[in-house]
Amino acid sequence: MKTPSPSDASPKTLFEKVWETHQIQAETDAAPALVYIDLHLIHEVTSPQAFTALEQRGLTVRRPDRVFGTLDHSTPTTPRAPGSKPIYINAAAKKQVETLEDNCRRHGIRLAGWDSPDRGIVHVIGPELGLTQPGMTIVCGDSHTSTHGAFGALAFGIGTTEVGHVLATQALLQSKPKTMRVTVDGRLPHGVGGKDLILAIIAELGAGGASGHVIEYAGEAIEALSMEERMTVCNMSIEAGARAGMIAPDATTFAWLEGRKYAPKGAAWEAAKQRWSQLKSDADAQFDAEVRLDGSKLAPMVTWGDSPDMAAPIDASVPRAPEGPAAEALAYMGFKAGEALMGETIDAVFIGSCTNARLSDLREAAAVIAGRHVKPGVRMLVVPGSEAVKRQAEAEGLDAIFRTAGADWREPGCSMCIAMNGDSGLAGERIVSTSNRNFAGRQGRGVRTVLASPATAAASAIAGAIADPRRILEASHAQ
Ligand SMILES: CC(C)[C@H](C(=O)O)[C@@H](O)C(=O)O
Ligand code: SF4
Repeated sequence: MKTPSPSDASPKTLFEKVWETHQIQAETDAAPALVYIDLHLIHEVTSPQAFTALEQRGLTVRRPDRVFGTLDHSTPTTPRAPGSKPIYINAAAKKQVETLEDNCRRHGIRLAGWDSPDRGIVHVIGPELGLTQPGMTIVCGDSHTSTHGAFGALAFGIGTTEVGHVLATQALLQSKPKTMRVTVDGRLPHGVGGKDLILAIIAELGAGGASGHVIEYAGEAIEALSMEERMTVCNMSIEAGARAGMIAPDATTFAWLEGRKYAPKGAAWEAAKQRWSQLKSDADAQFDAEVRLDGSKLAPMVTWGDSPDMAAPIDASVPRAPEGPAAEALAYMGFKAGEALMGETIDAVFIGSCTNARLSDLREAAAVIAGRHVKPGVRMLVVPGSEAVKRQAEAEGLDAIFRTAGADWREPGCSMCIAMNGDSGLAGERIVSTSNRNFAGRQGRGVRTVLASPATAAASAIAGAIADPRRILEASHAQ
């Protein structure tokens, strides 16, 4: 990777720095820019047709060493005996997985397959394995690729046709996005975390508010976030319409990455850190849009509708006089206009997904639920984001905490986030979910999804209704 030349003195944003070092050819009136891609992540849903297209044209994978695959969306999460075959929900799911296994074998691509200790949700394992690094361009046929921007990478989702282009050329035609800075001042109050913050940001921007832009998150509250929370924030950038989300790498980033499987080692690590330290927006850099929020005023957030921007503080009410989409959303969710969110009954809780299924998320939920019980009649599913998260969680006894509380502890995968693998709710059920999308039918036909943080989801499981985790956290603290 080239470093920007020091003679080019005009102030630049973090995004511009990464873009410029990867641009092979600038945008013209006739064509978008051509951008080099450092890392291409693939999963079973959006890659099969891309490989087929490649083979039909007699092409090979240009840089198999820059591609990495995993199995996540269509994989069952029910525990299986070591060495036994997974039981898929249907023939289509089985075929997707087997096709990816076959394509990776034939093209010499690394795959975190069924027997790999590295398998997991694509956006969980990329960072975890140190494949995701600051300053990289990263793509995946998946909208939540924005997650990797938490490390100061330019990471975005692409379509299946583009997956084929990147496999064939390791480059991508892309029009240059605009830039937006979201500055969050102050410190988040106790009991308010990264998930609450991003739900508040999306509610502020609107579902299409950042369309065509790459968001850079900055400010005191962002700097104070853990790496996992930064990933949660960047993960949901797409839900505000953004092309990507980015956070400048710092000591938190470096400490998190050091020693990971594919991270540079020894002298190469020191050199990388030097290089990565330049990856921040210059003081006078201009953004196309600027948004500012006070983080110290935030509360735990939950969604009340069928779009992630329909979110409100947990102690608020749903809209009093809804019209249009808000009225339709309330009807879908089974909420009456003006009702308080807290106390609304629920049927199930899902802790999982690339938004909130990392170790810290499971710890957060476990801290709330430890010594308590899931309300009788409520189902709770806890699905770790990766094999590594599962191992670590089990090593510290989190699985036992969840099981004792009455929750179901599962194998890693996307699971009920998208319900492609058979983990789904029933029509009319209301589910508090730590995932990122509450679209109608996302977790099963007619299912009503309430997005929330792991702490809020756990508190709600205990209450059998939407509940404020701060009350439990305070009570535990006082004991
Ligand atoms: C299946 C996949 C293409 C999809 C995405 O692009 O994001 C999924 O991961 C999702 O979260 O909706
Ligand atoms: S966990 Fe959900 S959001 Fe993330 S990649 Fe899987 S389906 Fe998409």
